Amino acid sequence: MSLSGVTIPSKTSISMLGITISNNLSWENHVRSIAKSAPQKLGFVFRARNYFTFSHLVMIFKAQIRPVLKYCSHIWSAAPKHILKLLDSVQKRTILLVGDASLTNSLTSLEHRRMIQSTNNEIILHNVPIVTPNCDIVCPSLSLHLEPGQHLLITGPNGCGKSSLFRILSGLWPIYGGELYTPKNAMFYIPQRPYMVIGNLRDQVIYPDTYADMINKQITEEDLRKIMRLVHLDHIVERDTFHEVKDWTDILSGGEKQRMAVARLFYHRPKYALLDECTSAVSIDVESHIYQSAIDMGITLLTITHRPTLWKFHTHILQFDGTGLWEFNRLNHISRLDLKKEKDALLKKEDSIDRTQRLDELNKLLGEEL
Ligand SMILES: Nc1ncnc2c1ncn2[C@@H]1O[C@H](COP(=O)(O)OP(=O)(O)OP(=O)(O)O)[C@@H](O)[C@H]1O
Repeated sequence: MSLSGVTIPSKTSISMLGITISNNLSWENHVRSIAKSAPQKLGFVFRARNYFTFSHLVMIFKAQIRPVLKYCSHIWSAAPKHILKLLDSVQKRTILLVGDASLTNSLTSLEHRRMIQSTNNEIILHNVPIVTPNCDIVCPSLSLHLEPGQHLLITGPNGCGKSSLFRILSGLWPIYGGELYTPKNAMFYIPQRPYMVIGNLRDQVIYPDTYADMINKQITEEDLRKIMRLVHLDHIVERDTFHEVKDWTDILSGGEKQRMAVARLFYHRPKYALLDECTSAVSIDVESHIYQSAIDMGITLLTITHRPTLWKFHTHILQFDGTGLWEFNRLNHISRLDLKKEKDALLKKEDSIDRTQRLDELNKLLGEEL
């Protein structure tokens, strides 16, 4: 192969952004290179071990070595088991080096991140911890069982792990314990700030499908037009047509980008939609139409939102308390709205005697900031 007259030599593997990709996609070279560099770092720690306490050693492992073992693991974790075992042995050596089980118990096995199994329809989490890439455990053990039609509202204070749960469910983050079962290719994650692709308006709606995929699915431009009407973006089709290539990140407003992401959801019609504050810049009436349309299409919703107007679209609630504890219940949106009204009224009544105590109770019941 040549480019402008210069021959490009063929290679069996290339390194890009810290990942070694080989031409047979075996990931063996990459995993072997991690299995070489991580023990080297561990060797330095071993030589300096007398200068540190046990908890310092664990901290150094978490900050310096475990990130090497996990970097982009969702890309290469399909490597053969016998190769991945090389990485698990690094962690086992660390546990021996630290030698204090009470400190190393929190280092859940690296093997677990590969244990996502598929179901036909349900989402099942059994004692799954929510662990961030820094190895912070935001929730030690979460268990859930969701079936199609059980629309889940997820609430809790900032930083309690709501978005992290979505990253785990969509496979972006590995799991480190328990069991996770999800239906294959059935999750569609929409973040608060969706990504616009280079291309025309049609490409924005069908992403990550190509035009050929759209034709294969027998979806027509008329179908896309209907979707755009549902998300109140038909004026953009009138203005720019489906075929004009533009810089959509710049052209569309925040609310329009969010509605475009919902148009993608309606195009793909997955079993489950993971909605992470994805309509926060959309007006409340349009947002309600969008949620109703999603339910009418048979999409089961898992929603993180701060808007009480969306509660009525959900049947269940998962409420994190911010300390790692959680509750999963059926949602009675009417009684929850009553509590919210009581809280808002109390916030205005500064002279009430029992105000602080009742506000604390209401915040706990609603799972809101204390
Ligand atoms: N990529 C990351 N690397 C390391 N830590 C992260 C990462 N993303 C999130 N965290 C940490 O994980 C914890 C949970 O974050 P998460 O985004 O899940 O919270 P949240 O409940 O969605 O919060 P909010 O309501 O503010 O959106 C936070 O302490 C956050 O700092």
